[in-house]
Amino acid sequence: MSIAVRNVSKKFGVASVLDRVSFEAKTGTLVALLGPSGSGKTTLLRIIAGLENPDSGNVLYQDDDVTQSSARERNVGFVFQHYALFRHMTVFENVAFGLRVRHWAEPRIKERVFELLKLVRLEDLAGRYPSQLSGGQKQRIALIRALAPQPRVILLDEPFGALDAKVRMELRTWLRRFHDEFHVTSIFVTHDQEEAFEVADQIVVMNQGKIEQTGTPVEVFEHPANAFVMDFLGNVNIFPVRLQDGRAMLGKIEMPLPSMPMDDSEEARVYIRPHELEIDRIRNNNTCLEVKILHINPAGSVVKVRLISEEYGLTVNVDVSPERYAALKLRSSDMVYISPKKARMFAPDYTI
Ligand SMILES: Nc1ncnc2c1ncn2[C@@H]1O[C@H](COP(=O)(O)OP(=O)(O)OP(=O)(O)O)[C@@H](O)[C@H]1O
Repeated sequence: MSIAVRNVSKKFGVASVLDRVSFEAKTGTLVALLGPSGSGKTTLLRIIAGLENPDSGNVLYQDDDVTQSSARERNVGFVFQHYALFRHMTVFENVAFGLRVRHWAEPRIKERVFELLKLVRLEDLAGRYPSQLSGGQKQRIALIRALAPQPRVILLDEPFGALDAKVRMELRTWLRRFHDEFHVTSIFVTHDQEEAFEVADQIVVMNQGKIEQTGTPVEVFEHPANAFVMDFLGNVNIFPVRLQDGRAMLGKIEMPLPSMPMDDSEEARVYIRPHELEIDRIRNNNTCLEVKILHINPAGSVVKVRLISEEYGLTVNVDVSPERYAALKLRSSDMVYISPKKARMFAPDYTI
């Protein structure tokens, strides 16, 4: 079942929290609402769930306008950051809860609960209480509890926010697996771009109550609509440039821009991601900038090199492959050259 949000606005007092927000989650997709703290993600999720009323606009489940329907009538499953398992109930009873409310017959309840417990490999813990589970186990139970009554939609609010990095990774894999297995349309809130990229089919990037961009992870990462999206989705180097005759110049160095979104003006900024810069020992073309290596972090799948251009007073981050790092024999304090493979500039209504 698809979910559409049309022109939804919401104020708390005089503060506008959502401003004419529209997007669609297609049937069976997993959509991430991604944005910084306070951007309105939770409020939007609560409006989709029926836990909050919008001041204007509509929420549609498939072709039904559910804006006036209660959360219960919408038949959605929820998973929140803080487990929200019933403390006085066993794992079995927690998962069974939504089925009892819907008057499922006892044998069917048992079958369904154990089917789901097996799926998350926690069938041996059916008799335990939440206080006897780890954080990751609690969240797996919260996930299957939400899925148990076969909801049309699953809504998750920072579901893995309180867990450590390794457990978060594991649970992301579970979430994706569940999603693929049950084909439930799912919307989840996160401020973690890595999490969104790893599990979502579509990403809705939010900022100050507005949607900045909607697209697949590749679309928003490779083709950010503006400087905010570019900066929010990963590290970025910002180069102050002068615009002259349709070219962006850092001193005598021309930036490789595919198109110029701005007319000539005195100053502008060019955005380049760390993996879009190359390091060389020798100057090889006119887009090379001489820099000194400040710091090298070789731990991880890419080597992170921090450099400084003393001429322009600019600090620059570059990611290189371990092979390239070894071939160049880079060391702190070495003088090297960097050149951009790709650069972007945005129309000036966004500033970071
Ligand atoms: N019930 C409320 N009453 C008044 N203001 C609220 C209420 N709920 C949220 N807000 C305000 O609305 C804004 C958006 O909050 P919201 O929780 O939707 O953002 P968020 O993007 O989910 O943030 P976070 O990632 O920190 O949870 C914030 O400024 C918040 O203080």
